[in-house]
Amino acid sequence: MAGTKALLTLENFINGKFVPCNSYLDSYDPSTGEVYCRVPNSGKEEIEAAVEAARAAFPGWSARSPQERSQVLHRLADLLEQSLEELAQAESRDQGKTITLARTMDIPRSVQNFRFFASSMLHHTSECTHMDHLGCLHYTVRAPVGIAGLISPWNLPLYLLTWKVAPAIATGNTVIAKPSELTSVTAWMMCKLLEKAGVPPGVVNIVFGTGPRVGEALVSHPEVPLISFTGSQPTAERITQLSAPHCKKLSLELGGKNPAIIFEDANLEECIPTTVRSSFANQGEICLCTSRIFVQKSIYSEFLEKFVQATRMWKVGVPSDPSASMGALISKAHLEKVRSYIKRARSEGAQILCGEGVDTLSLPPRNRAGYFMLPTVIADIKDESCCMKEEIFGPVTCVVPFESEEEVIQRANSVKYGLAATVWSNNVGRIHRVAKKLQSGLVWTNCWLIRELNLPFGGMKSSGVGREGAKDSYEFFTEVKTITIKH
Ligand SMILES: NC(=O)c1ccc[n+]([C@@H]2O[C@H](COP(=O)([O-])OP(=O)(O)OC[C@H]3O[C@@H](n4cnc5c(N)ncnc54)[C@H](O)[C@@H]3O)[C@@H](O)[C@H]2O)c1
Ligand SMILES: N/C(=C/C=C\C=O)C(=O)O
Repeated sequence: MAGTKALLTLENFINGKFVPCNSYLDSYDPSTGEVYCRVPNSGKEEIEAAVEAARAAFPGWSARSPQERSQVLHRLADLLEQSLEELAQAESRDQGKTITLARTMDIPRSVQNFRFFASSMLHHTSECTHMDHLGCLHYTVRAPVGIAGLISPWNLPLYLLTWKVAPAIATGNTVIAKPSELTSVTAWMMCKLLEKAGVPPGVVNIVFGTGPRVGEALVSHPEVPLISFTGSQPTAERITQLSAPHCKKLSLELGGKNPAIIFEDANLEECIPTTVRSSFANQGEICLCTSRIFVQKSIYSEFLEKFVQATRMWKVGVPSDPSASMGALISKAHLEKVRSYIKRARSEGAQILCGEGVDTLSLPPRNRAGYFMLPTVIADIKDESCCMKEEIFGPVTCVVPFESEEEVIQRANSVKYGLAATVWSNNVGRIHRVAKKLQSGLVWTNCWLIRELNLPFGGMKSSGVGREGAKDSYEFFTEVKTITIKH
């Protein structure tokens, strides 16, 4: 444990109050490799206190009208928006992402999450049927489930936490959220706004700490009937095991090995900058990032030359530098994991065309212990390589040629993941045909990361179970009942 002077020290937020913890974890600034924050190392005791608070708050909160809850979410959105710059600075320092990305994506989307569900939750309809011959009418009603357990990852900390908190409380649940121990600061900052927004004590409880210690206490608690999880597949397997005895409702948003498929008629002037962004945005630490690029053979050489040139323009810099395109990776361990894939590719005879081990990265002296690496492009790699099969979750992408539509669909689908894909072509018939055949929960064509929050978001195969979005989150965070009236 680093010396505790001058370190930002977080506290759990339980029953509307900040509560100190008797043990803490060091949290690092990814851009310097230095400890700068202390995160509560919570356990069962803190989860019990949070369950008690959430249980007590549930009757009152669930009894509020959707309109009353909607107003609270709108006020919280307003308060987050008023703190946008402060939150963006904090997110950038905590996660290593650039200040520009935090300002333009992470925090604005966090605001939008509350605004979106504040509105969408008012417009759902129920179902009704008639059996006149029996004098019966049947209709459905929905009610909040109870205490929602929410577990979120370190790559888009506030963005993904609020994507769960907003629908959970909009539908009348109370929540116990556990952000990643690597990036806990903006969740803690949000807690400071809850009372002013009108969120009653106990409705939102945030307990910080590690997955195995406090995360598992939350997942296995008998009074938490549902878990919304975003993270890695191995963790999802563990959560599934722990929750199984309680038959808990699970939403699992997991990893991806997302292909970009670039046909010879693609508009390269649009495709290349967008595919650089889809490969390296947020240091490649977005579950939707492109990590396999399939290029039709006739344009492969032209694409490769232009893509490498554009990748070398993707500036790695200190996160606080507004001109930086990419900041630092989340941790030393993750940086080494990403680097190990590049070493493996090199040992398999693949070509590292730019980035790690090829180009030079220059950083100010205070950042040389930070977790930085250059965006890296790999070619001449086999589909069977781990770099083409496993999620790397870093600034590394592989570029390989293909000949036919049938071939590329089979190869794109030949991984255990099925989260996202991009398809580039001007042939509308081909776009529709290929998109329908791809084993992905999301397919962007001639674009990337244009998010429609109304429609289902999530993956198939090992990329997860369930979906999130207007209707999907509403249905996940409520239980439906069918009532029959005999008149
Ligand atoms: N599909 C999506 O929307 C999406 C979004 C972001 C990240 N991800 C995936 O998340 C992964 C990276 O995030 P990560 O490293 O934080 O994932 P992770 O699974 O290590 O951790 C995610 C969260 O789970 C907690 N956790 C870890 N072990 C746990 C356990 N045994 N019980 C309960 N909770 C536990 C962590 O503390 C963290 O809060 C990547 O695979 C990425 O693809 C998916
Ligand atoms: N759930 C979402 C995830 C996005 C990126 C994950 O890394 C979303 O955009 O709603």
